[in-house]
Formats: sequence, C-alpha cells, structure tokens
Amino acid sequence: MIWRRSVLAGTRLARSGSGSAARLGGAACRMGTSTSSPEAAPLSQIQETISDNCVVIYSKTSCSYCHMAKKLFQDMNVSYKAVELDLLESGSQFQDALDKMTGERTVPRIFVNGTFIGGATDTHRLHQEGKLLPLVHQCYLKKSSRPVGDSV
Ligand SMILES: N[C@@H](CCC(=O)N[C@@H](CS)C(=O)NCC(=O)O)C(=O)O
Ligand code: FES
Repeated sequence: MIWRRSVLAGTRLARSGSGSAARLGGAACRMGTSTSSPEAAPLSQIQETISDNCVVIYSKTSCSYCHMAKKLFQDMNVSYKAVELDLLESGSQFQDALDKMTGERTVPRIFVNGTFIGGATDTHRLHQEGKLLPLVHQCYLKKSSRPVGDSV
C-alpha cells in the first residue's frame, strides 16, 4: 500500500505546523513545504478518519447509492462513520482528495480497515463474495489488540 504510506507521511508533515499554510494556499506554497497543496487538509483529514474508524462511507444525503451502502452495513449490524459531503462547505475539495486517493470522485467512496474498497456496487459484490465482513473483523481485531491508551 504505497499510497497509504505516502499519504500518512503527508499527514504528519501537514500536522506539524503547516495548517495555516494550507489555508493560505498559493502564497504559502512558495514559502515552503511540499504538503501545502489545496488538497492537503482534506487529504489528511480523510487519512485520519479512515485510520480511526473501521468503516467510513463518504456519502451525500440525497444519494440512493449511498443509502444502499449504508443499509448494507446496518443490516450486518456493523457501525460506520458516514461523512456527508453535501453538508460540508469543503465537500468538493474532499471529493477532489478522494479522486486523488481512489481514482474517482463519485459517491459513495467506502473504506474498510483503512483501505479503499470501492463504491456501492463494489461493496455489494464483496459482500456477496463473503469478503466484506472478514475485512471488518480484521479491523476490530487489530483495534482490540492495541495497547490500552492507543485505541480510539
Ligand atoms: N458504480 C458507482 C456509481 C457511483 C456514482 O455514479 N455516483 C454518482 C452519484 S450516484 C456521483 O458520485 N456523481 C457525482 C457527484 O455526486 O459528485 C458506485 O456503485 O458507487
Ligand atoms: S443515486 Fe443518485 S446521487 Fe447517488
């Protein structure tokens, strides 16, 4: 997962002081770090969210595909974090960042155990193949085996 590693590195750099640089945009870019592209803030937020939550669905409230994806996890009794991009002021920037990370800016964009698994269709297919729950359980196991104080 080369992508995950590089984004994580970006996250750390972005956090260690370039938050305001990212907000300042172009001017800040010339001053410094390689992480102050306009996508940096959403990118690092996405990275943090997918590492903190076993299931994350980037969604829009009006989208039926997104409803179907959420219902799939509800029916499996799997809790998830839904990020409703149409309710975020910077939703479009999040979609740009998701495009960079996954190759598409459509919704839903679904992550399990820190990894992008696809949109609604892909997720349903994974479930039909019996591969979705094992991914979720892998994540639960990983989180429960963390030392106390390290869990979220
Ligand atoms: N096959 C994809 C379809 C995804 C798709 O076409 N999503 C539409 C909404 S249903 C979309 O994101 N349109 C652009 C947008 O809302 O920004 C999936 O299952 O997720
Ligand atoms: S199904 Fe229409 S916006 Fe997703």
